[in-house]
Amino acid sequence: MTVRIGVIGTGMIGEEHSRRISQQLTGGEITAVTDVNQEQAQTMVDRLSLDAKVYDNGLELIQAEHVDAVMVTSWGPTHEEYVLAAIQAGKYVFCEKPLATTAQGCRNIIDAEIEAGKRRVQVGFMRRYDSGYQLMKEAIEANRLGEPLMIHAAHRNPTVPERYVTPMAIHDTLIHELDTFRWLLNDDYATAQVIFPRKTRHAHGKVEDPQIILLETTQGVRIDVEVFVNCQYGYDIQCDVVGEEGIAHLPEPQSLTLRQAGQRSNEILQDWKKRFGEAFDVELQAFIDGAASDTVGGPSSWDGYAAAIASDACVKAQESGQIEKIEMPERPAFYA
Ligand SMILES: NC(=O)c1ccc[n+]([C@@H]2O[C@H](COP(=O)([O-])OP(=O)(O)OC[C@H]3O[C@@H](n4cnc5c(N)ncnc54)[C@H](O)[C@@H]3O)[C@@H](O)[C@H]2O)c1
Ligand SMILES: O[C@H]1[C@H](O)[C@@H](O)[C@H](O)[C@@H](O)[C@H]1O
Repeated sequence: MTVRIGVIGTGMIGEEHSRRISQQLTGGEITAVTDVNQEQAQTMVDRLSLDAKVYDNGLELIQAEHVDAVMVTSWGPTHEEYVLAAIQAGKYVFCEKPLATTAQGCRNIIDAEIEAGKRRVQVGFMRRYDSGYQLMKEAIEANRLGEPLMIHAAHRNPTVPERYVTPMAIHDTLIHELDTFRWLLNDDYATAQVIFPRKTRHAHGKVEDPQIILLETTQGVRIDVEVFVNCQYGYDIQCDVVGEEGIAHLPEPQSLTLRQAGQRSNEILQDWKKRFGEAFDVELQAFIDGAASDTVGGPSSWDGYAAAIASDACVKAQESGQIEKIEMPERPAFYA
């Protein structure tokens, strides 16, 4: 069965994902698209030569008969409404991160999914599909490091646009780490604190940059993450898990070492498109295959919710300057 997919939001990642579904992956077809900027939606249809109808809005698209599954790639604050509508329509939905920009928004999704009685949602936490992070998880689970004690991490983007404001460093950027580390450690967070070093002159007025986020897990693992979204030099994701008997270092993306003109150099990637290209392929293929066999796996609404609870605490910590407590409710059996 070919899964007929409707895309809501045809910006950068909406187009990237639509391209991979229509040109690279198997079993899926883009049959409907929409964006608040309809001209852009039509441009994407033309550019990718899609046989897809452009809808006036996302809610109409979700109801369409020729849409079996929905992909939400619009701005974060719009996700909740579309995911809820897809659940109500009984359609599988791949939602880019964040599932919702607040924990309450994610809770509404969980409640709706439980009430509907079937898992419908896969959250776009693509790092779980990255081969480097998977190697780290295997090493931790095989106890090759001993018990994990600390994580040192960095999440750097070359620049961000004007609409990127201080809390987005948490719910748009750090959200990846918030999911990845609870998955890597099989643990949840207990506290969060945010520290603002001297501000870079490359940041615009509405974003404090860089930021250092300090987290503690329920098992006492201490985590520091540098979020630096105007670092200028590249898209750079770093992670070291320090255990009692060893350290796992996130592999650098493969790149040619060039010896030339008295220098030895390696390219540093400039965006998420290349850095996580293979992970995006695997996560979306899993979504399509799942929908084709009437199931869904991967990061669930619960994972989206858990990350959002920690994210809310970090945003609070940005404002308070204090160490904020993080309380995770018990995981419902539905998400076991
Ligand atoms: N997994 C990743 O590494 C990754 C990378 C990039 C973006 N994202 C996520 O994907 C989402 C989109 O990001 P982007 O970089 O493509 O942004 P973008 O601004 O390029 O695209 C977003 C699109 O959504 C459209 N839109 C906004 N509100 C809408 C609505 N109510 N209905 C329909 N369309 C609407 C906008 O017009 C725009 O075309 C965000 O949630 C972002 O966090 C994830
Ligand atoms: O939406 C993007 C995307 O999620 C990238 O992976 C992340 O590095 C950026 O900080 C974020 O703004």
